[in-house]
Amino acid sequence: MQIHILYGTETGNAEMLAEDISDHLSEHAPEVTNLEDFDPADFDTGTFYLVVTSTYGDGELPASAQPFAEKMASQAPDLSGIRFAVFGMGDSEYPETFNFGGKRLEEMLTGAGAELVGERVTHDASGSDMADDLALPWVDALLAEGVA
Ligand SMILES: Cc1cc2nc3c(=O)[nH]c(=O)nc-3n(C[C@H](O)[C@H](O)[C@H](O)COP(=O)(O)O)c2cc1C
Repeated sequence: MQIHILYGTETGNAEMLAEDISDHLSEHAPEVTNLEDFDPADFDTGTFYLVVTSTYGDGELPASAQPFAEKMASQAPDLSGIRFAVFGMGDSEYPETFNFGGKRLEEMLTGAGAELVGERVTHDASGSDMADDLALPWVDALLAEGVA
């Protein structure tokens, strides 16, 4: 099964992490796409999706994920059969909206019928873990479960 990493970013952290995950999974030759360049019509049931996104504004999606959210709203696709996992990036300095970006994407995709695999991970920019230190074991665990 193909792996496709979709990222949403404002200042590049999620993009860097997506690239690091891609390098880590090089044996699987994953595709990496900025959400602003991804159309919901391109979701494919033969692919497992790793969604990496930050949070901006007042708990909003980052700029590069917003065109995708608009397409999801206008197209209302049926995503049954699509499986995905979410790695959210945020900062506990924003306690009211901590990691809402990942939460919003999770709800958007499950609301369209896609299946979330595992629990959404919430990285905290003010915490002690580097994003890679959480994300690489996360993808290893997903692969060990046989997602792809
Ligand atoms: C102006 C601004 C607003 C932010 N708002 C939130 C927020 O509401 N909730 C949250 O959890 N993190 C928030 N963050 C933290 C970012 O999500 C975090 O720094 C992330 O690593 C940025 O990743 P990116 O460079 O891929 O966009 C905010 C950061 C900035 C600079």
